[in-house]
Amino acid sequence: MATLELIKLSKRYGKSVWGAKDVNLKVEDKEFIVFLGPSGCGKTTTLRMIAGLEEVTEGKVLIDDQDVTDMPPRKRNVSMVFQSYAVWPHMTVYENIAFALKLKKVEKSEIDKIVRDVADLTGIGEYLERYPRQLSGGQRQRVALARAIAVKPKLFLMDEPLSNLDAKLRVRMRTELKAIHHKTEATTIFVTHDQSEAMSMADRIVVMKDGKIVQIGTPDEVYFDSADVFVAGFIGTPPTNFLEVEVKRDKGEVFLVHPSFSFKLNDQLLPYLKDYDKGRLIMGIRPESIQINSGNTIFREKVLVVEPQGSHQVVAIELNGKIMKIVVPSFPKYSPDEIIDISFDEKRVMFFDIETEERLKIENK
Ligand SMILES: Nc1ncnc2c1ncn2[C@@H]1O[C@H](COP(=O)(O)OP(=O)(O)OP(=O)(O)O)[C@@H](O)[C@H]1O
Repeated sequence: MATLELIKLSKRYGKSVWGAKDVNLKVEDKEFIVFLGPSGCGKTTTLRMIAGLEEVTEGKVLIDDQDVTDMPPRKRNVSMVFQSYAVWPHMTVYENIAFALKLKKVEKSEIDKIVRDVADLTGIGEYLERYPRQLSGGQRQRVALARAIAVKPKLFLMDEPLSNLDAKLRVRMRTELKAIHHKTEATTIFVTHDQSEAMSMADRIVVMKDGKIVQIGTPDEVYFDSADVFVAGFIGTPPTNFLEVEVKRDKGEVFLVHPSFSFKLNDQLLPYLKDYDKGRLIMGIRPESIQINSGNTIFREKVLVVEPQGSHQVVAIELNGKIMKIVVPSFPKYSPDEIIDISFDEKRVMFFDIETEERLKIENK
């Protein structure tokens, strides 16, 4: 069990490409942390610096308060699981799991116990005598996982470990991985570009963009309290709807004016704009925070298309040339060309600075 601390951790490739820049993070013992972001944002680079597989340009890595920045990987007591399972093809499942323990000169009977315990934990107990080629992708990934667990590392580092699995298995493995984490309680850093994977697994999500951390928070915090337009747009499917609006003030009242509607801010929302002195802002509204025919009309619009999803339906409208998506329960059904009344759940409307795209906050909230 371990804590991890990254202090201004940076990696420069060549003269000017920063793979990661000033990454600051404190991970508590037993936490399941997910690094999330689009391709090239620096997730793998950061993970590899933690593992010791990538030289650090600036900054520090601390495991259990010990500075390991210049320590070779094998001395750090971390285990890494990769997207490509990286199990040894010429060894049976048993031998794969036992290998690192043999190197550590663990006693044979103890090795046997550990191998069987972790194989059971990861659901591959019945395949111990098989070779990797005789296993499915999901089973092979479990072998890689079992091998990583067997050495009881201080830290688990996982780089997109589910990406090579088919969609259904990936979703099942998420649950299994969480269950395994619950039992082993090993501090884990898990890298993914899949926001729903991050949301469903993480204690806290570290959202990255262009080598930097944009937000650190629980799944609820990054979803409901997104730090900026990037996070609000990256997390959630369908994504947040963004509308550029004009800010009009009149005798203490504030209106957000869009070509299709004018939205008067209530007392709850007014404080967000107290110190905002620009003429325009970006409104963000999540698809499920928009209501249809609630009796509180902000504007009326024609339904463009409806996408039934079984558990809910996605209703799309066109607003000033942009598609706005609305998620509502499956019933009542809506159909194309139907005129609907639209309103917003005002508690859930987000405002972003038109220039910095950062979320407007209420001071001392
Ligand atoms: N060996 C390298 N030499 C030069 N630039 C590199 C090298 N490795 C990574 N980079 C650059 O560093 C940045 C971060 O890369 P990194 O692999 O950490 O991103 P990532 O978020 O893990 O992306 P992905 O999800 O595609 O794996 C990218 O701009 C990438 O092109």
